[in-house]
Amino acid sequence: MKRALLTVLSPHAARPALRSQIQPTNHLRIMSTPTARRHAHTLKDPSLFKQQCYINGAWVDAKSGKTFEVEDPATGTVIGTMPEMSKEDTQTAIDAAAAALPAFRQLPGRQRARMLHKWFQLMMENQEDLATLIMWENGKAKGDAMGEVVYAANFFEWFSEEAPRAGGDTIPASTAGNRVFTIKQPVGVCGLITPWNFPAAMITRKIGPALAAGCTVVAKSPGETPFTAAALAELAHRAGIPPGVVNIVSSLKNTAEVGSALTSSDIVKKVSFTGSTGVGKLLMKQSSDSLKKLSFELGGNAPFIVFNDADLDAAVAGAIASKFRASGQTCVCANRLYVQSGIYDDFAKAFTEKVKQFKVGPGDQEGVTHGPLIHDRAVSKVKAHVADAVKQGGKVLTGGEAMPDLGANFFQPTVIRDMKPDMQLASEETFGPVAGLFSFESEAEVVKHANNAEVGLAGYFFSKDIQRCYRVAEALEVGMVGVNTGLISDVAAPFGGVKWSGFGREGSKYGIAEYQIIKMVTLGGMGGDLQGS
Ligand SMILES: NC(=O)c1ccc[n+]([C@@H]2O[C@H](COP(=O)([O-])OP(=O)(O)OC[C@H]3O[C@@H](n4cnc5c(N)ncnc54)[C@H](O)[C@@H]3O)[C@@H](O)[C@H]2O)c1
Ligand SMILES: O=CCCC(=O)O
Repeated sequence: MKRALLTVLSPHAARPALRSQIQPTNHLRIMSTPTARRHAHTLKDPSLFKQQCYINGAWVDAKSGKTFEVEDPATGTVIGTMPEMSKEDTQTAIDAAAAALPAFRQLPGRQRARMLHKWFQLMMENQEDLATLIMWENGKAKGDAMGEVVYAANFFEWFSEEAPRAGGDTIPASTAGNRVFTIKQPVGVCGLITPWNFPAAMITRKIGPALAAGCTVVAKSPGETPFTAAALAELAHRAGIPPGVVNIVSSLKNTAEVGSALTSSDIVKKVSFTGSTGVGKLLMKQSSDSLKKLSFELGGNAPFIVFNDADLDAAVAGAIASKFRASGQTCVCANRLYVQSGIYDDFAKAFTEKVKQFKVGPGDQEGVTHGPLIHDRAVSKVKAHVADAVKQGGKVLTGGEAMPDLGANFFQPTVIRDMKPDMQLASEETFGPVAGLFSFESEAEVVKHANNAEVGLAGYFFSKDIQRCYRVAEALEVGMVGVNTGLISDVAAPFGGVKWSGFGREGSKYGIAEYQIIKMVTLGGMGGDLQGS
């Protein structure tokens, strides 16, 4: 439906033409533009399309009245605008979260669980609309977007089940007469910062455990994909989450200012960030003065290893799933594909054949398997990695080019063989649809190459040798290993990295601990002989 409204103009013509119609100075004005209105009307529930921030249970604009435009990466057309929030606006949100904290933390876990469960149900009931918003602002194919909504909602369901079970321990004391126990308490107000590549799931993976633990939050939505976050806030409202417990602020140009308001605040006790390693390091420095509790889910550069003894079909399917999920724009995507020499040619052929079957296009078109990249900077990085590989002797088996006929942000799914360790792709996360195939001879050699990275998020390998499976899984310097599978993301499994991929774990039974403190209580003068009276 959305595509139909844009057929009046070609993707290239659409951008300047629509932009000249839309000179937004405030929220009301953009709501009256044809683009914003038509986008809203293609949702089953248009009231999920919010162009304001959610603070203290109310929909608000930036105090300055400033907004920024959000574009559909498939067409470059403006979807709508969001408030350009400032330090002052962020402080309002922090104050609201602080005011809501005392009552919210006192609620029984069971009651918080019910709210989270209601929020989960509302997400599932509105799955199609949320997927449409994700598709518009992120570009991913409709099927992927529908899958992301389920993945995202599952974090609320999971942590609704953890909330009532957040008990402490009873510990045998070393001193006679003492009794020791622990209680788990919410860390307090949390600042959450998330990227555009999973507009729903990266936020719910943080808000779910935070609320389960009894914390209140200020989440800064990604500048590229703020509408999904705003729709989630609307559903939080409908789920009966009390005002001030969940606050969402948006920014584009003011992002550093908003980030600094969260990291420098003495009220905010915890910052959880998902994004690039460079920004993670900056936020860690900024948080040092107030000694915050931190969780950082940062960049990856996943090795994907295929041994001679692997099941070839399974390895090809795993590589397709891992490398090309969301057009290569996930932090756990395979980045370096190491294939042992005995199986290299067969793997390269079978893998390339599968890649050639992809259908690239706007996410809502029938049969499209892969959408655009998020913006032109992402396309430039992909182009640079391909050019560098080709210059140094890499051979392109398929793809290798941008697809301007589809739009400025499309790039062909690409396979390059004869990759060398000193090529750019070997040491940098491509974050795009380019698979570079490296050849190797021995297990020891490939583990050395795999571990030769500053980051350590995910790693994958395929082998039928059970002893090798243990050896290599234990030797890889990463936080998550996929053995004979290319898909490891699961709400029940701990997600996180080592080295420059950060620290902390999300999802699973460990995720809630990131939002709790363990308080120990020692009771003296306990026990002793039974009293006669
Ligand atoms: N480990 C994980 O779980 C995980 C998940 C998704 C993405 N990532 C990583 O994220 C990167 C891609 O996302 P990106 O390019 O949007 O990352 P990014 O670091 O540029 O942005 C991530 C978030 O941080 C915000 N941000 C940027 N500069 C900031 C500042 N100075 N202060 C406060 N906030 C700031 C952005 O607005 C966005 O919301 C990749 O490196 C990818 O591997 C990691
Ligand atoms: O991009 C990073 C997150 C990916 C995932 O949760 O599977």
